[in-house]
This record gives sequence, C-alpha cells and structure tokens, in this order.
Amino acid sequence: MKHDMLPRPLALIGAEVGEGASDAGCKWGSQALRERGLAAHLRASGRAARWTGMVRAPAARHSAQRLRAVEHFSAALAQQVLGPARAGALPVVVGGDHSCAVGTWSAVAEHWRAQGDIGLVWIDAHLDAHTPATSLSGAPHGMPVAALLGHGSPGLALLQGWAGKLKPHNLVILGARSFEAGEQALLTRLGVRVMYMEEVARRGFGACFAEALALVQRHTVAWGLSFDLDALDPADAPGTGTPVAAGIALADALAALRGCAADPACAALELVEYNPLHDADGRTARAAFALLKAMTAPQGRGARPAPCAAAQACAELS
Ligand SMILES: NC(=[NH2+])NCCC[C@H](N)C(=O)O
Ligand SMILES: [Mn+2]
Repeated sequence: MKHDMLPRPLALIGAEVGEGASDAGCKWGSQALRERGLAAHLRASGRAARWTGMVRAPAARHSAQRLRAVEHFSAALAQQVLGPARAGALPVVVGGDHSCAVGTWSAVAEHWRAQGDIGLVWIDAHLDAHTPATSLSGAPHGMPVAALLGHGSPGLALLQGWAGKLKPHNLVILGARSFEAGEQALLTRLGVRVMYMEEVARRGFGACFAEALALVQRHTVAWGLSFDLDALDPADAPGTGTPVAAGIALADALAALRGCAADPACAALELVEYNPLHDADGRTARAAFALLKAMTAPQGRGARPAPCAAAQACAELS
C-alpha cells in the first residue's frame, strides 16, 4: 500500500443525547460503547481510531424543554463534527438518540457546501420525518429527517444558518416499518425514495443497499450513512428504545456494509439509538461494534482504500 493511500483515521464522537427520545436511556449509549473499548476494537482492523469528543445534551425535565435541549445540543455536536472533517479524518458519530443526526449531517453539509450537495443513506425502522406539527409523540428523535430536508423546527432546520442540508433526491431511507401518516406524507410530497422493510425483505438488504448507495452518490460530492440500531431485527439488537419486529438481520447488514467507508467520497458515519439499559446480555453492543468494524474495514469488495486527505492531520489524530 502506498503511503498516500492510508485509510483516514476515525474520529469517534459521542452524542450523549436521550432528550430526543421517549426512553432517554440511549443518552448513555456512547459512553457505554466507549468504556467497552470501541476505539481499540476498530483499531484492530488497522485504522487509527480515537475519541475526539463527547457532547452532552442539557437535561430537560419537561417535554416542552426537550426540543430546545436538542437544538442546543445539535449546534454543539455540529462543531465537534466539523473539526475532524476539516482535518481530513472520518467522523464517526455514536449515539445517543437519532436527533443527533441533525448536528452530524448539518456539519457534513456545511463542510462540503462550496463543492456541492451531500447524499445520505438512512437505515432505520422509522421514517423520523415528523415536524412538531405532525408528531404524535412530540419526540425530537422522530424529526431529524424533516429538519435536514428543511422542514419543522427552525432551530433544527436552520442549523449553521441555512436550511435544506439534504435535497430530497439525495436521500434514501431503508428498512422502514413503523411510521405515522404525517411524516410519510411529507416524504411522498418531496419525492424521497423509501425502501420499506417489505421491499428489503423481498429483494434482500444487499441489493437494496447497493441501489441506495448508487442513488445517493449520483448527484453529490460526498455521502454518508446513518444507521439506527432499531433497523435491525430485535433478536439481534434488543438494546434500543423503540424496537420494531421483523427487521434486518445483522448478518445481512454486516455483509452488505463491509468496507463501505473505504470510498473516499464517504464523508461520515453515524450509529445511533444504542440503549445500554435494554441490553442485558451485551448483544446489542456487540452488534454495534461489528457494524462499525464492517463499515470501516480498510477495503470492501472491490473498493479502493481511501486516500488520506491531510497526512499531517492524520498523524495528529492517530
Ligand atoms: N429514531 C427513532 N427511534 N425514532 C422513533 C420515532 C417513533 C415515532 N414515529 C415518533 O415520532 O415518536
Ligand atoms: Mn431513527
């Protein structure tokens, strides 16, 4: 391997937020995975990896405060993602509830804005495309997709001072099987491609992910992957706050995602909704470790190793 083709170092960022969820236990998810040795686990496949930040959301007792807490947190998280992105590392955001996606992908969109649009593959049992007006639960983790598309709370949609971080045709949602009419109507109106679980089961996760990846790469300069652990079948990942039956098999996800982040155009990764309070036997933590290890494996099937954008920055981060 040539030196200028070293894989980018991984910058792990803990998103300590549970205020977005009805069950706040995932606030402690990133800390739990960190203490279990996630960084060392990822280094075992030959990449530099270290935690570069832990961002904690302010506590919110009443439901009215939760959206404010998430807005405040999202701005802080975005700053923690921008740093490593600018330094040429690969940001890997570890949740935390899925509301953290607003901070993660707003930062990535901001970073690439001068060059072009970003794409996103969103793997989830839910659509997470509510606005405060359509949400039945009022939970902000059901809203990040709408916010990234420029809808809903201005405090989320206008992060970094501009709205529309994602264009609808650069987003694909994969594995959805639990959603409400209001959020589905927004996505249908905007023309977002949703591969519902029925389609994933029929065609296979591998075929769906390959198509999703091609779609988000088509009109973009960079793309990312946001993986909600509740997309997996609860038998493989019971440790989430909102599990839904009949999900994606972990083995299928591991096979399809292997090496995906070796693409130089992969801008960031996100793994969310790990709830250690519901993971008595550690099964879900092991699934999280395996997923991130597969995604960040130095080489995928036929994928080229990613060049290191800034050798100096890589050395500093490793
Ligand atoms: N990221 C998640 N786990 N989202 C679950 C959202 C559930 C439901 N649709 C709601 O809005 O309350
Ligand atoms: Mn989600």
